[in-house]
Amino acid sequence: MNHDDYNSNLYESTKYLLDNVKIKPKIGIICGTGLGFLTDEIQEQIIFPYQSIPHFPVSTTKGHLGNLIFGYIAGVPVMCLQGRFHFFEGYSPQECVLPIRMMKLLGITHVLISNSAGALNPKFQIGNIMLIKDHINMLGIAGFNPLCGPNLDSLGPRFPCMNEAYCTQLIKYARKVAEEENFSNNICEGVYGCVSGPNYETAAEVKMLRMVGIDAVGMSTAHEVLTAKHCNMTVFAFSIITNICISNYDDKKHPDHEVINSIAETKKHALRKLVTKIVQRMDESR
Ligand SMILES: O=P(O)(O)O[C@H]1O[C@H](CO)[C@@H](O)[C@H]1O
Ligand SMILES: Nc1nc2[nH]cnc2c(=O)[nH]1
Repeated sequence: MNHDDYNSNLYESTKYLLDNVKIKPKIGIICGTGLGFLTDEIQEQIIFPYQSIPHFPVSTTKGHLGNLIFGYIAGVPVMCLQGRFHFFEGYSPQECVLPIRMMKLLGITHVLISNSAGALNPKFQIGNIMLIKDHINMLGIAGFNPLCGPNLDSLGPRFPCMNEAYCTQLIKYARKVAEEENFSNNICEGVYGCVSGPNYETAAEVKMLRMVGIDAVGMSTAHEVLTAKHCNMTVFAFSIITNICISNYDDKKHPDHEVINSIAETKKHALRKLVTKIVQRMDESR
């Protein structure tokens, strides 16, 4: 898609929402694989199936329900993507991040991004919640970066900084919440690695990703964070650890999307609590 078409689609999709919903969201949320239940926290829901929004992509991945939901979490107006778009689905990085740019145009200042990821760090266990402190964007390094192409000057600078991409204060606050709510045993912190997928990693790739400093790997999030930071939004992100990546040739286990899709549900209580508290905190800090 050329730059002008992309831009006019972005503004038309946003206008459609502005014309059809009265809530003015302040916080944007993205639900990763198996995390659609986070929308249970949203009161007074107004639901737009993705196919009802002009120019909006559709979710094709199991565990991504494909609804854009407006409403309130603990009284704070939010916009939530119940499912995201991935590069492996055939979308360009720019298409994957269209909703982030719409969030900015709708007045959103903070985003909360979630995903399911495989553990590379040997200390991590299935069901852990990894607070993301940084990322290594393998897709971006390979040239698939949503900020490539003519810069959208009205949204942000040509050369944005990424040295504090993930808000350290919100990470600290998430640890406090976990302490207070008795799930700090499930919390870890680390670097997320984004690959294109859709295949899971070979044993040699697992070793390489671990060696470069990635703690958990998935196929999303980094391009969303780059785009959110490009337009000066504050980011908090976490991974639910759904599987242990396999680097031993004798290990006959294998990652399975059905299983991956079911893991977040087992930490539903903690995750819903975390999201509610972070949304409240984001609202207070605006
Ligand atoms: O990153 P999310 O959307 O949570 O999904 C993760 O889970 C899927 C693989 O099972 C991939 O899409 C990977 O990126
Ligand atoms: N690339 C990748 N994505 C995932 N998403 C959930 N688990 C995994 C994994 O092991 N590898």
